[in-house]
Amino acid sequence: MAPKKPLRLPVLLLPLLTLLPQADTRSFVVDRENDRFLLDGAPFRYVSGSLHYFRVPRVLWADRLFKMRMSGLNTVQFYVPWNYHEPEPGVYNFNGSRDLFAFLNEASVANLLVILRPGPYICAEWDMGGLPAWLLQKPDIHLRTSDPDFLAAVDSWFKVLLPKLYPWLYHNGGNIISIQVENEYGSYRACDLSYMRHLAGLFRALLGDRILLFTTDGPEGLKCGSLQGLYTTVDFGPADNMTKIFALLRKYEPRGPLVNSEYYTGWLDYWGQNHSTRSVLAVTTGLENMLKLGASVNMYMFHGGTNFGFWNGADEKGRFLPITTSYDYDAPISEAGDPTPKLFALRNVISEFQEIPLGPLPPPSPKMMFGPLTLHLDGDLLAFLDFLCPQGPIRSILPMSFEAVKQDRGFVLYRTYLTYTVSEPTQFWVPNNGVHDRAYVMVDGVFQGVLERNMKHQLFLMGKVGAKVDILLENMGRLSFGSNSSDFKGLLEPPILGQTVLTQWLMFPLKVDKLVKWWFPLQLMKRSRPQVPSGPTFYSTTFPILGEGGDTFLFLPGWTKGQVWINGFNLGRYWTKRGPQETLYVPRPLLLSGGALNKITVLELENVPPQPQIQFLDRPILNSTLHKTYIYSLSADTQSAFEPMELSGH
Ligand SMILES: CCCCNC(=S)N1C[C@H](O)[C@@H](O)[C@@H](O)[C@H]1CO
Repeated sequence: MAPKKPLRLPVLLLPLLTLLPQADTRSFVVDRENDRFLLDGAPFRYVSGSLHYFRVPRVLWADRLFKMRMSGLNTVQFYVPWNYHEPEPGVYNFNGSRDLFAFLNEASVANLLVILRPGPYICAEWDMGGLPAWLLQKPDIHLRTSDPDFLAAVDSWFKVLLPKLYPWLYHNGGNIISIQVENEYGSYRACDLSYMRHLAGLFRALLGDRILLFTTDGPEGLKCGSLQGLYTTVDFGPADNMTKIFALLRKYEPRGPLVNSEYYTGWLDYWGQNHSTRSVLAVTTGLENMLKLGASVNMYMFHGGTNFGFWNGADEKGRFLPITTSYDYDAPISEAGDPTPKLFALRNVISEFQEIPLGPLPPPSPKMMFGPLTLHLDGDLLAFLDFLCPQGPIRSILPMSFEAVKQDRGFVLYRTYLTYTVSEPTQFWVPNNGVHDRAYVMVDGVFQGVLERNMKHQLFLMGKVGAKVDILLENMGRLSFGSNSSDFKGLLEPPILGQTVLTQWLMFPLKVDKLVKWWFPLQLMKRSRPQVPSGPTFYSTTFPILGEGGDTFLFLPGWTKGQVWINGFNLGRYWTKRGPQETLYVPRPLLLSGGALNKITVLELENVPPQPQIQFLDRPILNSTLHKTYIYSLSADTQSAFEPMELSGH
């Protein structure tokens, strides 16, 4: 329920207020004398879990929050991704799955307090760490610093968001007990004190002086991430040395409760790397040791959810590593919302320290499996260009980035024409690793192969004068952590064919979601059937759900890589060929029942199996053993990469 309006009594009765149990003294403060929090004056320790509303369909928020409460948590922690709510400068969206206030209300209904982390940067393996891509329309902007252009955008965003949060603050009758400023700023190279001071001043000005503001950093980031006036907290996982890290924290907060704001219950996954897990024993032992110390703890993640659409972020560890669609995180509540053995083990630990709600956890939700379904070919992507880019292309001598053509995520088609005949297979490459992030190359509509950031830098092409060279550029998600420069997307350099720099480009920003949502249901006539069904091609089919049905996991055996929509909802990326995730979580509420036909659309970017079939399984595949080790080496001169040496078939 929204915060209660202040009690209004006839003036003669106002003295009665003094008899009430201090109705207006709702408070959440740090008690430095006794190294603890006080909630309404009583000692309080939070046992919290992270759940990101932007990774869970709104219809499932109540279910997930209830399970967190029944696990013994008294608080939920979540970020607010700026780019999820301000899609264009000055345009705000707090509706539907973006209704952050409905989520706050659901947390209140579940009897959970809230720790809110509005950034402006949030990391979180989310696209660009939550910062809007349109910031990069000023190419020389210095993100996360006191750069006036960056601060102007931050100020205008927070002047919209923070006043909306004010009524939700705990002392105003809401459930937000504390708010984090920035996110692990000490891990960022800029270390700009005036930036942090600006944020702290802005938060104080817009939220008042009673709300507890805090910072979170890894142990190595405390120096630059902490700030006078903001309560300092730390984050670390089960394998880290708690005693040493808390001793370091005490150098910044000699008194007050110890707080771990991100105790890692699992870890994130990257495409092409093995699935991450953290053992139940290690996670529960670490939690028990912290609770014994009287620390307040937030478990990151308690429920991870899914990176639907194109929202995943990426890391750079020697090379560009996009985060997978699943954000299961090996968390206590699985991606499908099911309690796991880790949850029950953690619940037992919590019950040693504080009362937990009586009653059972709900059982795992019903799962369904069916198929295989055969998809029919709708046509190759190029055949739908007029619908995908109704406003037509942008023309430029050199290729322009996604940001320059104002396309935030997904795809841009780059087109040019050969001005001379290339009669022999000739090296085609993009200097300076300039494909950000994957390029699907076609000549006169015929798929030639893929170029990939850090991984594959050259193809060999030929074609007659006037031949059309199409490059579908895929943005695989912007760097969300540790990036020392802005992660621009697209063809960042003009490609070179043999000795010729290719110029005169057409850029088509593609609105794929719109096409799938609005045009395909119109059953557009079948477009040109590609000579060989390879390269970016749309497939689809319809299917009814018999009976009640349940959650399910889409499996695309033998497909390579692409995007899936169900009933117009962008389910996310699949990359069966690379793994470790081989299924996509399909929440039951996305599916129509009662005999209505569900529509599934697949955009396969590379190659389909001989039989374009899909299956719905009753369990996920998130840890497929990677059969391939891609071995690439760049030769200094031509940046050519050897072909992938596939160590074994997959
Ligand atoms: C490999 C580098 C990952 C960087 N992220 C780290 S350390 N983390 C801290 C960060 O604050 C949080 O948002 C999450 O991103 C979390 C990992 O899940």
